[in-house]
Amino acid sequence: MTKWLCRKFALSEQGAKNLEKGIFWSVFAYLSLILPMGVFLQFLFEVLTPVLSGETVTPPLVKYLIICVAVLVVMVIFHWLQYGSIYIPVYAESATRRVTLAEKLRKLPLSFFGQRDLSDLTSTIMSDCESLEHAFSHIIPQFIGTLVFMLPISIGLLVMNWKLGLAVLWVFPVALAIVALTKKWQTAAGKKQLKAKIAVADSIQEGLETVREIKSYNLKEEYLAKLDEKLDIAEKEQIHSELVIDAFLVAGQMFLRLGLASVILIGNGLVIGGNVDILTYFTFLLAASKIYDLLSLVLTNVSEIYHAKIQIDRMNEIEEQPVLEGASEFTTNGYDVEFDHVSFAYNENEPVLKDVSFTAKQGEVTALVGPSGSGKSTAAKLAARFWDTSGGKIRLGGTDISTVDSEALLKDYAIVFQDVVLFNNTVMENIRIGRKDATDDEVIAAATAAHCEDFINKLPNRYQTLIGENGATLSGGERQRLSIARALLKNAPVVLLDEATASLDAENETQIQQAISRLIQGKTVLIIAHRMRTVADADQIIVLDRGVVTQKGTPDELMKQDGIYRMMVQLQQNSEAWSVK
Ligand SMILES: Nc1ncnc2c1ncn2[C@@H]1O[C@H](COP(=O)(O)OP(=O)(O)OP(=O)(O)O)[C@@H](O)[C@H]1O
Repeated sequence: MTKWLCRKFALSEQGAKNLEKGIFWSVFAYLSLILPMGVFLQFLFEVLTPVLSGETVTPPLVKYLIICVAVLVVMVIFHWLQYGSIYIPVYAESATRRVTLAEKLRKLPLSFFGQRDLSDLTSTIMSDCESLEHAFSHIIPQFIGTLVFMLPISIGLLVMNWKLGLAVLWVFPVALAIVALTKKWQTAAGKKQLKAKIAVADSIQEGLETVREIKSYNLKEEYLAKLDEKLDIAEKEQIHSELVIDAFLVAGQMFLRLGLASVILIGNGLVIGGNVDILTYFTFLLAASKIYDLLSLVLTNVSEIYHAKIQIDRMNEIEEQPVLEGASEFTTNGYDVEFDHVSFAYNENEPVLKDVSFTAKQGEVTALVGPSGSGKSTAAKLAARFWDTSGGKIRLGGTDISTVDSEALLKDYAIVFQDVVLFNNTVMENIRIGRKDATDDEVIAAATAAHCEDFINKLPNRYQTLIGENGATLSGGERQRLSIARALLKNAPVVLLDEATASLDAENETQIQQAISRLIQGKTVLIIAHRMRTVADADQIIVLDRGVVTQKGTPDELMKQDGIYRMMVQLQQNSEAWSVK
């Protein structure tokens, strides 16, 4: 049962056990609802029966007062136990679910993020989890609790009088079938509505991220028109989904009310025929009105469970994604990075790297050079196991990196990519990401070596200044220097540099080059640089063209060959001589 609940509702083991407990106490909480009805009926029988047969009785009020208080206490206890076993654990489970999803996302290969957009994933972690809080606290335990509660009630009614019992109960299976058998339409409408809602969130996020481009290219009207269109679709889908769900739900609930008519019809006949006494008839009328309220709730719950299932499926989809498995402990023989007949494609049948072989040796600088889109960044990212290769192997110190847990592997890598990512935290903490246990002095030493001091000193609180989301308050060059400081602090044996000096002015570039020279001593360095003079001192140059290695050798050797490298060097020399008049 626990395992089934885990699978069915994307719950942790503890969450499933809590749900079982919640269902258990819900059943008792619902069963306790019968007590007032029972006391009332008992009172009627005890007092009315003798009155109807002409006797005079004094109602035992004290006895019933005590019973009523006892019933109230029992009901409060069961509802309190139900509350404690459902609501508090549900919020704890929701927190666990969010952390589990985030953990899972952390372990997924980057290819997954290419297929799902950010707002879709944010919506799964935030709104889907929130909706499930409601489903697990207000819907599922009550649904199962009510069904279990209905069992003794139904048996009791059938035993009391099977004809009247059937008159009360026959409508429920039919009403349930109306709601249950229309699952396909309800789910389809719910999915469409969710998709339209995510498209709106996506569009708003895109608008916020590209606000500069929208303003500078005067795209406001166009952007707003598209957003308007998506909002219209979302509104339409919302109305459609509510109409579909409510149409079936209301049909089921209306059908349920037919039961009351059948009790009256059959009850009247039985009372007139003298087959049932008036009190029994009255009991059934009372039971029917109470039961139909609960059953009506069951029908609503069924629809809500269908809706929750859409969100659960979205979570399960993430949970079931294969992660990049690997050993968290591994040994290497040195830190050479070897590409052995590597091929790779982001999308099937669109190869980006084809049969790439080279070795970036420890203590040497290996430069990846080639035209835009030739696969340089892809090769660098594969070296850090951001993705797994489609063919061939990449080895670090002789160990196949596809057998190593990517987080464990990355401990040996310091990476400076073009797109620097900074966090909305202080300068100090942004650099300390390089090595979490680094002291303040070590952070400052790394920042000094990366030539960050001059701009940090100008910030209002120096190292304690908050730098805004993704370093919004810093220039491109400053952001890049911070990321170099991080890499210096990490002091890892393998260094990946992707256009590390792209946003620096000439003076800064020289200083950074000196810092980088210190950083890379004795390390395996894989550098991607578009500017040929950045790699003129490299030990080895690998030239990539459309995913294929076309040249390999020292800069001097390649300059002697009539190939892409020499052509790129010459083109850049010409462009450096070019100036705007
Ligand atoms: N995440 C991705 N999903 C799908 N295709 C991608 C992805 N990243 C890159 N590509 C494609 O792979 C090819 C190689 O890209 P890559 O960024 O590795 O080239 P590059 O040589 O580093 O280019 P540049 O010098 O312009 O940065 C390009 O055609 C690019 O469009």
